[in-house]
Amino acid sequence: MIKEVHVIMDETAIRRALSRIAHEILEKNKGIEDCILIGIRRRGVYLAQRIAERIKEIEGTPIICGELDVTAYRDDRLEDRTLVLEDGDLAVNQLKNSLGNVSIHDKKIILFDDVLYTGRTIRAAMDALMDCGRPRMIQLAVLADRGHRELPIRPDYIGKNVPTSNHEKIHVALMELDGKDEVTISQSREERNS
Ligand SMILES: O=P(O)(O)OC[C@H]1O[C@H](OP(=O)(O)OP(=O)(O)O)[C@H](O)[C@@H]1O
Ligand SMILES: O=c1cc[nH]c(=O)[nH]1
Repeated sequence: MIKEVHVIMDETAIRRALSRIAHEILEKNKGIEDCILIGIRRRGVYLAQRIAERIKEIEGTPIICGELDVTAYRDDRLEDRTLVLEDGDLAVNQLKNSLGNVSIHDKKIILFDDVLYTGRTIRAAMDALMDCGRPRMIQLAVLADRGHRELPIRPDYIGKNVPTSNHEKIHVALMELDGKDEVTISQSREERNS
């Protein structure tokens, strides 16, 4: 299948969007008191770390930044409850370790992911967080929101709204993993011609 790929955000656009989101987070939360950033593996982790660096540059104060693997909490794994419970414990422990054992209890959590689509990944992330403690609030930041939600989930911070069809796919490349910063949209030629 031949794919056509279009760049919708380049390195500069990504940098500017993340910088704007850092300012929006500070504005909405009136600073960073009681705020914790949590990136969803894998690319959400690097986005959260970049925002943490930007916030430190702006405010001069470090912000705690952790990481979460939601695989165990995905709703397509719910058939095997034992696996979910065992792997869920592991994910919760990994999250706690990444936070240096700082509790999320009564904190304002800002979740990061690269793409928001159906919302199922974020639902899984919220379940994992709730197994870890009782945050005061959960906010959501995404680099690209492509619509097509299947759950009532809405981001608080958006790098770019990207209207898409179900046949398209958004791909986020980040320097830390992919050697470049770029957001692309692809669509199969077959679908485009149909
Ligand atoms: O809103 P949703 O429908 O849950 O889609 C969004 C998720 O899809 C992608 O992850 P994916 O599971 O495709 O794995 P990847 O991170 O390896 O791309 C992306 O990184 C988001 O986490
Ligand atoms: O287009 C999409 C949909 C889900 N996850 C992605 O990374 N891209």
